[in-house]
Amino acid sequence: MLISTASLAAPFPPLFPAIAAASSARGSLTDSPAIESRNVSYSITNRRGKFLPILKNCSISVPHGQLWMLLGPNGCGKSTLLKVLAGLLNPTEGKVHVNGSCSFVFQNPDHQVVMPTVEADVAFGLGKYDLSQDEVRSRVSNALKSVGMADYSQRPIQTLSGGQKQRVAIAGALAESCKVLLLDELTTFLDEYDQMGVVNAVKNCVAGPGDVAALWVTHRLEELKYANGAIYMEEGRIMIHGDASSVAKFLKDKQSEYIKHFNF
Ligand SMILES: Nc1ncnc2c1ncn2[C@@H]1O[C@H](COP(=O)(O)OP(=O)(O)OP(=O)(O)O)[C@@H](O)[C@H]1O
Repeated sequence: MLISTASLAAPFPPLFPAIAAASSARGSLTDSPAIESRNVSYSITNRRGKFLPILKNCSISVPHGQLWMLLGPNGCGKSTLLKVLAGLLNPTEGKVHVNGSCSFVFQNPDHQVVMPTVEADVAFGLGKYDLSQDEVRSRVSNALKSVGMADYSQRPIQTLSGGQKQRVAIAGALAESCKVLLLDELTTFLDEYDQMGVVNAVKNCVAGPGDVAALWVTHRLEELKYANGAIYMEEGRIMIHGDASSVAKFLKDKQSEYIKHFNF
């Protein structure tokens, strides 16, 4: 099952003009980015009454039709930022704009596939729309094709691997014509084969006609090579935001414990 949200606010003037220009040059649906946050901060007050800033002045922009990675050490605020973008948490300060319907896919695939078969699970979210049987069948079939699972439609969900369940969850979002995928550490517990299945499924979605944008939280730095762009965070702040090769260079030059730990 997926959490889907609609657009959260009106679009802003371009935050990163070069990225906006590149996006519109490849024929995106609109000139405004798919995902944008402006000076977003998020704080909580813990049970002892202590004020804890978690996100500090975060500004990001992800164009339509692109896959971006969100990187950073444990506890730097990646999942919190994703939840703010999904509308699951309200920012304490700043603004968020998500252009089109948005789906959040969680790390644990067992938390989001709920129906007995693949086909039934992908169709599950369509129940809230007034669609004909043919339209449901066609959407489910196209979504399963996009994630490379067309041959699995009748398979019982419990016979799938973790990566295949992730792909079914992504197909559910696509069937609902989702424009933005927010993906939280999908491949952490997957073996290399399953990891590549999920990477290819997401790449296929962003390259497809729907102009879907994906923002993917990962600790697997080798996944950067599949991304158009990346955002690296530390202690609640955005340290760098740009094309994937510039961010990869920044991380290599930085030689931080984070990079050494992940053997990048
Ligand atoms: N409800 C909460 N109460 C207290 N602290 C919180 C709460 N939510 C998040 N935090 C803290 O905020 C910080 C950021 O958490 P978040 O889960 O966003 O980090 P992350 O970068 O996704 O970490 P990881 O890579 O380990 O998943 C952490 O120190 C976390 O303990």
